[in-house]
Amino acid sequence: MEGKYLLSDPLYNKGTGFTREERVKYKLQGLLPPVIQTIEEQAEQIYHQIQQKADNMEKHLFLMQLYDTNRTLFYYVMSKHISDLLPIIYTPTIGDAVMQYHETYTTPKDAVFLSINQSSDMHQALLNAVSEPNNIDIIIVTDGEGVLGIGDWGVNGVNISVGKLAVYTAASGIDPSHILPVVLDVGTNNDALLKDPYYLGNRHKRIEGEPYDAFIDQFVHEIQEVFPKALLHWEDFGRSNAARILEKYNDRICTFNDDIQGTGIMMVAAALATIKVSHIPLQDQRILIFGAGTAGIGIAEQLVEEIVRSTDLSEAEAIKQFYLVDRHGVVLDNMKGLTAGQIKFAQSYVNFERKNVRDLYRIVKEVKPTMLIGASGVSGAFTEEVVKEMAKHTERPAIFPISNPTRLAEAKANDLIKWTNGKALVVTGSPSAPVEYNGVSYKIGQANNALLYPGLGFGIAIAKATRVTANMLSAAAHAVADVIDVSNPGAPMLPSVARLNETSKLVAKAVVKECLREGNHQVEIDDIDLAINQAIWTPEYTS
Ligand SMILES: NC(=O)C1=CN([C@@H]2O[C@H](COP(=O)(O)OP(=O)(O)OC[C@H]3O[C@@H](n4cnc5c(N)ncnc54)[C@H](O)[C@@H]3O)[C@@H](O)[C@H]2O)C=CC1
Ligand SMILES: CC(=O)C(=O)O
Ligand SMILES: [Mg+2]
Repeated sequence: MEGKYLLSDPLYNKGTGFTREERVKYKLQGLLPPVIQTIEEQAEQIYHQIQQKADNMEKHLFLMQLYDTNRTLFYYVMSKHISDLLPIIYTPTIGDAVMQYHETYTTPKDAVFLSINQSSDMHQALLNAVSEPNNIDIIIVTDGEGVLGIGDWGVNGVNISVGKLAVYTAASGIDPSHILPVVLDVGTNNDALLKDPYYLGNRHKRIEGEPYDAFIDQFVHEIQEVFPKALLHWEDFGRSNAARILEKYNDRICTFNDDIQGTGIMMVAAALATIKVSHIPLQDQRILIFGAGTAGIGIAEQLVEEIVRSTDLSEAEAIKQFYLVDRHGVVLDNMKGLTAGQIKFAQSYVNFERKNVRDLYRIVKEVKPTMLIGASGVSGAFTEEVVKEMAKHTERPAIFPISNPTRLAEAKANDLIKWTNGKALVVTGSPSAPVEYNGVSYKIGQANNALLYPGLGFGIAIAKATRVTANMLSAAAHAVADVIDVSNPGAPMLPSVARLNETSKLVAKAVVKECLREGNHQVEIDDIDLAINQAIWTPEYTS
């Protein structure tokens, strides 16, 4: 590859980083400004330019333009400024990027678009997307129905696949050319998009039922054909499909659902950290989950798994510690239209019969939770009244409003600290600034599956695991929980984003170790650290 073609390949382009010799060798004379820069100089220039942008969306678009033209430099800049730039390429800004995709579209960003209306193209489409199918370690796929908490955005959801992909590499160091982002376009129920002349997806309602399932089945089959050793990562599917799809395929292929399992293990890590402070053992916790959807049920499942592993309680006993709340109040066993996950966690109608179980304040008064987790996408649901009521019954309330993006969170960190006189143990799904209160600086951990899934996926890719097992998930959760130091007042309940690389590496190591212990690997590994270090891709120019 040479000349203009070289400059237009983001994986090989170095822009002004091409040396004089390279410019001659690859016929680049005259195609670049004369200055030759080191990657460090380029990064400084890019960062300077980012700071000139008017708002975060402008910054996002600028960074993604860099992603399109020079991926090495993109990841180099990310690695230098991860805390500053993660909120730009990921939540909260990614929410706006999804919503504005059709208004800002310029390039397809190396993603694969699979349409239910051209399903016969699927095999060829996957082949067209990569030059070396054997190099692909991870496929990250969405159908755009439940993007973050913003709902159905159809083909615009491709931005969440790409955003999650960028976080994979920025966090774990997996080679960006080893991950493939995919969007499945089955239509959208978003009426505004369907009417929008600039919408770029299939202009019809979502195809559901048997044809949808057949399309998913075909997709899984084709992935197995074209990328037999790749991990399949599901992201932001709708509530009626996410758990169902995972259940169907998790015993057959190497796969995980990030919203269910990534979120679940991340919440286990945060819960264990709060217990170091509250000293309420897991088996004595009363856990109220507000929003019993994909993430809410995933969190409940993973916490139950942890309780059963670490205490004498049976699964049935552990389940009794959970109070799931959805649109109609506490999820009860006499309710109609519950999902399979909700049925498993439903409380007895008889116990709640005469109580007002709809209003969160009344529920908190009744249940006296020690942990309150928000995965509803209902902005401000954890009101001052709710939080103060909770704090009456528990000395150090653990409160986790993890809905994304920021504007949809159930509460703001600074309110939670203020309302509880600094007693609440808080993590939030999107970033929160430290809260200064009564002379203490409270650092707020970001409770986002981004802390877990990159290490999980990277570990799976290194071991070439054949399945994602409960032991691997538990090992990942503990790898994070074990390093959280809560000894200082105001310490965060999760590792900071500045330590994302370190945390991802610990997760990857724990996962590889567990794969080897379970015999769930397709490559032999003698030295796990060495295997991880050798697999880490660093954003440096090669000749
Ligand atoms: N921080 C993190 O790592 C993650 C955060 N999330 C966030 O969790 C939220 C939910 O995501 P999913 O579970 O994927 O969506 P989902 O649609 O599967 O679940 C949302 C649930 O909230 C319920 N709900 C809606 N309004 C409610 C109300 N007024 N009261 C009680 N429940 C109500 C819905 O009925 C549904 O069951 C989103 O905001 C998402 O960003 C999801 C995954 C990971
Ligand atoms: C973080 C994430 O996966 C979500 O909000 O859906
Ligand atoms: Mg998600």
